[in-house]
Amino acid sequence: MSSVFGKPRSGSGQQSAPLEVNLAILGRRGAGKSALTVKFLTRRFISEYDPNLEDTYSSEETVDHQPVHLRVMDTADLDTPRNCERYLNWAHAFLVVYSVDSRQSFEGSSSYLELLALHAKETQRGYPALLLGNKLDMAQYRQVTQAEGAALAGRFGCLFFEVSACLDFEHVQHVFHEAVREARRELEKNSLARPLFISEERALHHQAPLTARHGLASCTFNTLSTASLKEMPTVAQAKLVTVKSSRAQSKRKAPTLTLLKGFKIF
Ligand SMILES: Nc1nc2c(ncn2[C@@H]2O[C@H](COP(=O)(O)OP(=O)(O)OP(=O)(O)O)[C@@H](O)[C@H]2O)c(=O)[nH]1
Repeated sequence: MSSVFGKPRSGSGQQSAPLEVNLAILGRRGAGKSALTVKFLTRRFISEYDPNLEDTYSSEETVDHQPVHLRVMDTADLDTPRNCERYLNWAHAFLVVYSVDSRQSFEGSSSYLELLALHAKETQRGYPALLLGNKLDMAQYRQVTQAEGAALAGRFGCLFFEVSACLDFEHVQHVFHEAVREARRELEKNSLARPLFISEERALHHQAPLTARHGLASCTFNTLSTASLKEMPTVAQAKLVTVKSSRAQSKRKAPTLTLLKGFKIF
């Protein structure tokens, strides 16, 4: 059986289109969302970013020998989740980031996980989330133990990692690739289940979007969330920066990262 995720058809000798995965990075300000995103895309740690910019980047990845066109939205909520539909209706998977040296950011990550759980309940779909305790290099200033991170992840049934945007690239890459795997599993599940939902999808189009409000955040979400309704968010003040990736990566056929706005690479 040919897979929805683009295994070449036998005899064709050609690879089919890459799997498209949208990944949103969520978390309180200062948790290290931008630093992790940039580390993943460029292998570099860049210490200062404009906290008010929200960017979407794209990168051609290979995960488990499969080409993946990955889009990463580095979100910039203020102190609580806001206007969440821009990522809730777009992303296939979420990285929820806190900083191990900040209890406040840990509490923030819990709000995001609750938000995702609520959205999943409302839309009756799975939204894979990975919980990341960032700034592991600052472990001597820990305010959140590893056990607390693992317990929170366990409560929401998500994977948990402790990472550092300024330590090794491979660990950060592993986490992003795990998110792709989770998204792929969910997409595959939805695709296999699809025929069962045809009539429900039609019904959904006639319904007004449900609006949910809850104590965590002034968020509205739209329950029209089938894959076909996922759209690229508007990229405000987008400025296209094309960055050649490292020499190691340049052996690949498509060595160019396309970065939309946000930080300068030297
Ligand atoms: N030591 C250390 N510092 C980090 C790490 N990741 C990020 N930082 C620093 O933490 C600060 C905040 O990082 P950002 O990546 O801007 O955090 P953010 O979550 O994107 O924050 P906003 O842009 O405000 O939403 C910056 O000064 C980073 O240099 C890390 O792994 N270790």
